[in-house]
Amino acid sequence: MIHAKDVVVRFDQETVLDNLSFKVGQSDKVAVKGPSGSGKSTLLHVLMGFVIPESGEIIIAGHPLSQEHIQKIRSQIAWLPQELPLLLDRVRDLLLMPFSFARNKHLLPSDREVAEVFEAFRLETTLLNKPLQEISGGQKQRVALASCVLMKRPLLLLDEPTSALDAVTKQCVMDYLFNLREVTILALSHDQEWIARSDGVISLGNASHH
Ligand SMILES: Nc1ncnc2c1ncn2[C@@H]1O[C@H](COP(=O)(O)OP(=O)(O)OP(=O)(O)O)[C@@H](O)[C@H]1O
Repeated sequence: MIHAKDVVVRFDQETVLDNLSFKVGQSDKVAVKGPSGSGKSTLLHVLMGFVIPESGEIIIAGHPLSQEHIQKIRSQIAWLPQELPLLLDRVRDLLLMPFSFARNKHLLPSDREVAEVFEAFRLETTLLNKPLQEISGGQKQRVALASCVLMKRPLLLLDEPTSALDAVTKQCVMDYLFNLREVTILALSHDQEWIARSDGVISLGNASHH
């Protein structure tokens, strides 16, 4: 699903990804770990096409990562960013945000699909009408994750999907995500249980500074 070879990313003089190579197979659940500042979020930004590496090759879902193919690649991905949007009114607006874009309108989930994912993530559907400011960080994280899942894309790129969750809730979310048979997941995580359950781990070390 993802092939990365000798990827180098530098910001000014700082080498953030230093000849990074890895493979993520179809349906694999792979964790990316590493200390703060080791380039984990940068790696996701590269895969989304937001940051262009200085050198190296990346193939995602059979397409070389390049300007020419980026839309095709993005159409295969659901992305959970680290910073969730703040300026939305209701919880429902966060959940349905990806479907507000014209090209995703046809993917709008049914009430039943929403209810199923909410139940799996231990969220009440009554939450949908609440102002977004009034729910907890853990609830917001699960709503954003539910949104990703409901896009039914083959590749999920998740930035710290369980960082705000308590042990019980985390277990439910993990059970659901790790059982998505057809879905490939690349998740940044510091969580030992998430890492232990993953099929593979990409370790980012401290980048060398030049
Ligand atoms: N757009 C940018 N311009 C300049 N430097 C950047 C940019 N994005 C990231 N960096 C730098 O790259 C390094 C890696 O950042 P990144 O956010 O990828 O780390 P991380 O491993 O995700 O960290 P954390 O676990 O704290 O989120 C940091 O030193 C950061 O300051």
